[in-house]
Amino acid sequence: MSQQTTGLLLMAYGTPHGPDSIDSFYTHIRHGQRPSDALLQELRNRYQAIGGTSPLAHITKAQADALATRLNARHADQRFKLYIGLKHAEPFIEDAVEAMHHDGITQAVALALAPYDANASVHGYGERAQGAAAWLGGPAITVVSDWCRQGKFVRYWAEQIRTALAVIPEDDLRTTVVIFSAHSLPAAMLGPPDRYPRQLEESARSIAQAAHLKHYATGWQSAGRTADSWLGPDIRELTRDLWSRGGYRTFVYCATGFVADHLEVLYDLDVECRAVVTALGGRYIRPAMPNTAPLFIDCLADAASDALAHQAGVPA
Ligand SMILES: CC1=C(CCC(=O)O)c2cc3nc(cc4[nH]c(cc5[nH]c(cc1n2)c(C)c5CCC(=O)O)c(CCC(=O)O)c4C)C(CCC(=O)O)=C3C
Ligand SMILES: [Fe+2]
Repeated sequence: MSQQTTGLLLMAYGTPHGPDSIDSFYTHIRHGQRPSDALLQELRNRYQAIGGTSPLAHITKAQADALATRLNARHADQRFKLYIGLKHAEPFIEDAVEAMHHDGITQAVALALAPYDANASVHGYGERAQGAAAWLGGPAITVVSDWCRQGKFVRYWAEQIRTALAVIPEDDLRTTVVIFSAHSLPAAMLGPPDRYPRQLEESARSIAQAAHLKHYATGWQSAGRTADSWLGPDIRELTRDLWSRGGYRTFVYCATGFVADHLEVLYDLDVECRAVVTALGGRYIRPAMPNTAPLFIDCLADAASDALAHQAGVPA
């Protein structure tokens, strides 16, 4: 069988490559406008608190390599060639598309390393890739969407939750609650047809069902330092509420809106949210993020394979 080369474009938010690129990263997030010195310092402090540099760049690369290996093992008739394209850091999404074009790739599959795709954020990654490809005259890009509904994504989190609950004393389970969270967005960024809030709700419900969970809630985290009104409830507020009004004492945080250990998990959850729980006198538990867990990489491979099969007109 002759082998066809397919571009595998993995897209992600991006991260500073080291302490020296924190300023340019934040400036890019702010559409080229340099944030105030106070905001920059505050962000540097947060990266400092998780070790100076985020582990995200390495994890993204490891996830991408693992996925390429998995897809190449699965599809004997195709060779997947990996490209990484980022929203706010180099290599940008457009750089990756240009590299594919330059390498003579004519067809590609693109996947964002984020499970929920708000119109104004993750959905735009695929549009940027397709826009760049249209401008260059190729490759044809199939964008994978809605992979949060994949069975293995639900199974990954259900297994994490079961493992976490297994170490909680029987008597404490009644007062244990699982909190599913994703990145908050400015309310103004969400048009009425945006499926982002519903994706978090639906995915939390599927995971809760698979894990036979009785007590769970959903909330938003990591709202930006801007004057906008952000999607709530914020998980810290939610935690206080679940403590005082719900009587909960053990809090299990599943950041299902992300796929890796990074600032929003290692700082916003493990430092900020843990401080709230500790001040209340409760127990903080945070199951492992997917990173390169084989079940998760398999989930992405399923999603990419389904999208390609669908594209080729073969029933998935
Ligand atoms: C929806 C969404 C995701 C999830 C989807 C996806 O993953 O694609 C995500 C992920 C991430 N966001 C990240 C980092 C940051 N995001 C910021 C700011 C913002 N994010 C936003 C949205 C999102 N962000 C928004 C609407 C802003 C406000 C913009 C403004 O200020 O006008 C800021 C500025 C300071 C602050 O506001 O905290 C930083 C440093 C990192 C890298 C972490 C690391 O390096 O370890 C990751 C994975
Ligand atoms: Fe962000």
